[in-house]
Amino acid sequence: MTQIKLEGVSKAYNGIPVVSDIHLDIQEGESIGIVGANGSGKSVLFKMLCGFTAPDTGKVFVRGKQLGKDIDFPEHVGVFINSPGYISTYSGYKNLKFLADINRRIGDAEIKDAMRRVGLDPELKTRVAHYSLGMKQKLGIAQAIMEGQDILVLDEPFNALDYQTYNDMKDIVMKLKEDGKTLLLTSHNYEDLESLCDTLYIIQGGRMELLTGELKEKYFRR
Ligand SMILES: Nc1ncnc2c1ncn2[C@@H]1O[C@H](COP(=O)(O)OP(=O)(O)OP(=O)(O)O)[C@@H](O)[C@H]1O
Repeated sequence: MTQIKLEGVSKAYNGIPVVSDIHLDIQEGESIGIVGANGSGKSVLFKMLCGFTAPDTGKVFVRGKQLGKDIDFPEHVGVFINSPGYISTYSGYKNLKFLADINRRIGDAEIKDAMRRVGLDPELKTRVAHYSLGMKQKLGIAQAIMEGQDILVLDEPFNALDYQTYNDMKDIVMKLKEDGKTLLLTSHNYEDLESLCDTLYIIQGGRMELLTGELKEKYFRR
């Protein structure tokens, strides 16, 4: 079953095209990786998939529902963005509880389960202000999965982590893949994408194309 479909999606800021005429079809359980230079439009593309920003032209469908027409925000999509903002005086659990109470789909058990799945102790009273970067990243993943979302959009989940936390995060994302989640990932590291993704794409000059063969060699040789 198609989980995400983009039809001729384009977006410009201040008259400058960021992404142009993007077509994409992602099936259930597929994991795709997107690479591209800084500022190439990966995050803008992800924001359009999540309903955070609308394309200028083209259509975005999540499980057959068009964003901005049938629904505003897709229900089944969990989002991880780099350095997510949290209420710094709250514990990790309290932050997730605060967010969960907005949708009212889940209770304490699901929040605690999501935290344990990423290796965080839900009983920990430490305020997020005192969390390490790695703990914040894990909290971000817990947030993305806590409502049972089965499409996960993960924007640079491995960025700037120490070796141990990096390995933990790789294991967490690999487990999500094994659980059959549909994954969309960005990373600047080829090994991460190669091990986790079925298909790789590159965005350059606003266009998205399959990253294979020579293009792959050229991109990662830098
Ligand atoms: N809200 C906005 N207003 C104006 N310009 C924006 C906005 N959001 C993104 N852009 C521009 O769109 C372009 C693409 O940005 P985007 O964040 O998608 O890049 P990226 O590929 O995710 O980069 P990185 O690898 O550095 O995270 C950049 O030139 C950025 O300045």
